[in-house]
Amino acid sequence: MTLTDIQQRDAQDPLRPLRDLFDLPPGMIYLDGNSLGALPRAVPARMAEVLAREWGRDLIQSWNSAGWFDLPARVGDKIAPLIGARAGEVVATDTTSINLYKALSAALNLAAQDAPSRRTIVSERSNFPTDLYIAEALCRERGGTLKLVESHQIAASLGDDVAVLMLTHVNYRTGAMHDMAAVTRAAHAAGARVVWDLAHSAGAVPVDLHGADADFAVGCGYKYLNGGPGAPAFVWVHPRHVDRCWQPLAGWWGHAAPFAFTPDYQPAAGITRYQCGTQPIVSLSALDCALDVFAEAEKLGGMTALRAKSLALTDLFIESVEQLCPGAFTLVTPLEHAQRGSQVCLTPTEQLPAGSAYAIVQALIARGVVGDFRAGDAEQPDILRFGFTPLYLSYENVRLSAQTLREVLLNKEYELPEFNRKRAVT
Ligand SMILES: Cc1ncc(COP(=O)(O)O)c(C=O)c1O
Ligand SMILES: Nc1c(O)cccc1C(=O)C[C@H](N)C(=O)O
Repeated sequence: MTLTDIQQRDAQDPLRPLRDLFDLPPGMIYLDGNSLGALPRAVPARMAEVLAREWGRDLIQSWNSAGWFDLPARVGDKIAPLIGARAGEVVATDTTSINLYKALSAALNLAAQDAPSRRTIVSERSNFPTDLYIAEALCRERGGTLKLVESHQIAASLGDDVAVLMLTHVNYRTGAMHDMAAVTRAAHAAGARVVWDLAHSAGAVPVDLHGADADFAVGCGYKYLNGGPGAPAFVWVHPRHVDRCWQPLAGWWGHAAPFAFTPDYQPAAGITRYQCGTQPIVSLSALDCALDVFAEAEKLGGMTALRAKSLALTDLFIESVEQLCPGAFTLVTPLEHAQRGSQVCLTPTEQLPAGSAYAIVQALIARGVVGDFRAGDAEQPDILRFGFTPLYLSYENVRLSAQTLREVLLNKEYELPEFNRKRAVT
C-alpha cells in the first residue's frame, strides 16, 4: 500500500473525529494504550471541578450531592455495554487483582455448594502473572489445586475435579484471543464455570458476556478504557450467580444497608455486594469522564467500527513490518482475525543480536514511537509489544512506526548503551 493510499484511508476513516477527543503529545505515536490509555481531553477540566467544587467546596455533602456513593455503579453502567453486560450488573471498583480474588473465590464457593469434589482452578501457563498469583494464593488458603496448561490443552484439562477455568480473553504477551463463547460452552459441558479477565479486551474488541453465557468477568480501567494510572477496575457476575453467595472481602460498601451500621453482615442484592470499602473517588471520576469517549464512538458505529479499524491497523502494521524490515522479526500474534486482539507482538530473529528487543523498544521510544517490551524466558521469547487503539491512531501513524523501526535497525541504534540500561518498568 502506498503512502497516498494510506492517507486516503485516513481521510475516509469514519472514526477520525475521535482522535480529537484525546490530548496526545505532538510528534508522538502512542502504541501503548494496552498498558496505559491516553488522556481524554475532557478529563483535566473534570478533575479540576471534582477537586475544587466537589471536594474543596461541598466537602462531605458530595457523597450525596455529587453522587460519589453511587459512582462505582454509574461507571459500571458505562462499561456494561462495552462488554455485553446489562445495566446494574457491573461495578467499577478496586483493582483487577482484587476483583479476580473476589470472583474466583465466589466461583469456588458455588462449586463447594453444587459439587464439593470440584476444587481445581485451571488456567493457562502464559496468563498474566497477577492472575496466577491470586489463584495460587486462593488455592493455598482453601486447599485447592491450581493446574496450569498450554492453550491447546485447555479442553482436555477440564476433568471432573475442575471448579473454575480462569482465562484472560486476550493474552498480554501474544495478543492471541480466545473464542469466549466456544470456550465457555466447553467448560460448562465439563461442569466448570469460567472467570474471564478482560484487561486487554474491554474497549478494544467487542465482548458479549451474556451472548457467551459467561459466569464471571473482571477487567482494567486504565488500559483501553483510558481511566488513567491506577484507575479502578471492574467486576461482573452473571445474574444467575450473583446473589447465591458472598464474596470474601465483605466490607461495608457491599452491605445491604451500610448506614444502618449493624454489627452483622447482610450482603446487598446484585453486584453491589462485590464492593468492599471506600473507593478512590478522584480516580473513579476520571474513569467516569474518560468513558464518555465511548458514547461518542457509539454514534460512529461503536465497538463494531472500532474492531474493524483495529484489525485494519494491526494488518497494516504486520504488512509494513514485513515489507520494511524483511526477515528481522517473527510475528508472535495470530494472523487470523478471529484469534487476534488489538496488539501486535514481534520477536527478533537471528538477523538481530540476541537480547536486542529491549534496546530496540527504547530506541523507538527515543524517536517518539512508544511501545513496550515484555521479557521472555527459556520457553517464551522476548517480545516487542505494540498496542493499537483505534480511538486515536491513524493509518499514517502505523506506517510511520514501521518506517521508524526500519531506521532503528538500519542505524543499529539498539547497540547504544543508553538503550540497554534496564529501567524498573519496561
Ligand atoms: C491480564 C491482566 N490482568 C490484570 C492486570 C493488572 O491487574 P492490576 O490492575 O490489579 O494491577 C494486567 C496488567 O497489569 C493484565 O494484563
Ligand atoms: N499495570 C501496570 C502497572 O501497574 C505498571 C506498569 C505497567 C502495567 C501494565 O498494565 C502491564 C500490563 N498489564 C501488561 O500487559 O503487561
